[in-house]
Amino acid sequence: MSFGKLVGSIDEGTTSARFMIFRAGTNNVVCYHQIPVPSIYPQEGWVEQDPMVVYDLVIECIEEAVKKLEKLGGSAKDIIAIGITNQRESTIIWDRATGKPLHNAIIWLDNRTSSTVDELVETIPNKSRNINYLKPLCGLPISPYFSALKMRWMKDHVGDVQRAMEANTCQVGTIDTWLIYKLTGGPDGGVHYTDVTNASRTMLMNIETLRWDPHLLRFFGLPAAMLPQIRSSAERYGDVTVGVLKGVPITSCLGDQQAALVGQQCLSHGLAKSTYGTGCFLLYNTGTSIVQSKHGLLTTVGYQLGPRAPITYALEGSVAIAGAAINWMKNNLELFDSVNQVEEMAGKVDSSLDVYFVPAFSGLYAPYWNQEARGAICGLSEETTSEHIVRATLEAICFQVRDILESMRKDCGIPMSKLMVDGGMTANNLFLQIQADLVGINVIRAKMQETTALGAALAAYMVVEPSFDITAPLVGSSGELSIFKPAIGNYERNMRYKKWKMAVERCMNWDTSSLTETSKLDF
Ligand SMILES: Nc1ncnc2c1ncn2[C@@H]1O[C@H](COP(=O)(O)OP(=O)(O)O)[C@@H](O)[C@H]1O
Ligand SMILES: O=P(O)(O)OC[C@H](O)CO
Repeated sequence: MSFGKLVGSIDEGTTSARFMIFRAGTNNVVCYHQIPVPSIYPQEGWVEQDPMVVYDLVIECIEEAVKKLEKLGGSAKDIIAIGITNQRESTIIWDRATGKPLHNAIIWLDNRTSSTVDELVETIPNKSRNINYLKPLCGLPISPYFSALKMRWMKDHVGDVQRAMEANTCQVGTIDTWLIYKLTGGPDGGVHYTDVTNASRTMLMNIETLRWDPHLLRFFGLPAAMLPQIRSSAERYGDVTVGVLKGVPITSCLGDQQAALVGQQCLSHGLAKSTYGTGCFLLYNTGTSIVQSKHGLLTTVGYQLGPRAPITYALEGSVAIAGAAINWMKNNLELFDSVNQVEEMAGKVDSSLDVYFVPAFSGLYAPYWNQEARGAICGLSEETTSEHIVRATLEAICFQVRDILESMRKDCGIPMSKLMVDGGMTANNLFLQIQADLVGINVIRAKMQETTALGAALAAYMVVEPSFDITAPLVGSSGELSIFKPAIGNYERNMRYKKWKMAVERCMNWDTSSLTETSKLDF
């Protein structure tokens, strides 16, 4: 059977890697393969992944997906291009000559650089000393979340990295950069590129010039020579040199949240989407304007679909812990065996019985940016059951989205009238109903939830097929839009939100590592 032209998409998320094969220019998935990616937790708050394992799993996903394609009667020869989309900020450094990693990937969620943040903030001149000091240049607050902090930590704490940075014998990048480098040959001619969306998450790129910024590099004490070239999100970066896709061009690269913006076709000013994976990320397209938030949101590059295409910016609300809280309840609390049981379990009770769970495992991101916050479950009573706690966890993710919508409303002046959603967690209908109840607007689930992979595939296709109009309605839609409407009143919604804010208040500045000085223990 012939499927016609096909486009592949590597989606390297925090929890799993996948390779999806689409009919070119449609949202029709022919087949895919997905494998969980193991994280390593060397110390409390540290999260790493092995770069070689990440690469090997991506290759395995490609090989297995192509086997499935062949079973269906298709052929790898029909794949005319591939795109790459990835968990952002996670940072890998490797030896330029051998291509061998000098350290594990430090994952975006990792909190080890809290003290690096404090030390760097201390170097800021007194009158402007705060985490937003660099925001006018890069759109981001100084936080352990971003790549520059991870690079600086490796420079300060890993001898091999420090020597390699000083001798200019290393290359650094985010996951996209690593995969493009490895797939195009690694030390044997592999290219060293990133795209504007991923670069905009490092804290080293100037959001106006779209170049590595000398002031930012100086602030973080990092050398420019180790950084990749910044390219657009849709162009030919190179051809795959290994495995079943040998010879296929790599023609798109976007951070996963930006790819979802493209996959949801939020391609004009005012459109927004929220993706619920390991974390949750709401991006609002601000067109060609750079909007600086006054309420804790990030300014980021949305996409640049071609080297000569205009830059589209976005305001982003980032929530560190969304699906990660579900995984935590499964793995650490052992409340259920499979995430598919969550909906049934939370549905056994009709409320959380006033339990509020703030999953601030690694601090709180938007709009609080409090790296010392830690998690808490408030409002426990004798009546509380595991079902109430599971339901409170779903609610926690929804309250964090309300926090972001409140900031968006204040920054942009217009309240959002609907919320377009996608990502792994949106398979859960009850969760989306709770989301609609707690934000008071319609929540609309995309026809297919793999919009991240879709966005990269559409961007990749437009490079090899210039007549393809990425803004036109997509053909081949296999699913239906689902609309979840608010079913509770404003009074109840606002009362519950108020209690959420009270719970958040109790979690702030909890990290007690600063109590080590004995003087602070005098009562
Ligand atoms: N039915 C469900 N209910 C609640 N959470 C779910 C459900 N299915 C998946 N998840 C959560 O969604 C996350 C996976 O989503 P995905 O978009 O694949 O993430 P990532 O891109 O970060 O790897 C996991 O954290 C998982 O616990
Ligand atoms: O793994 P995800 O899909 O939650 O995405 C992670 C983000 O890119 C982190 O910024």
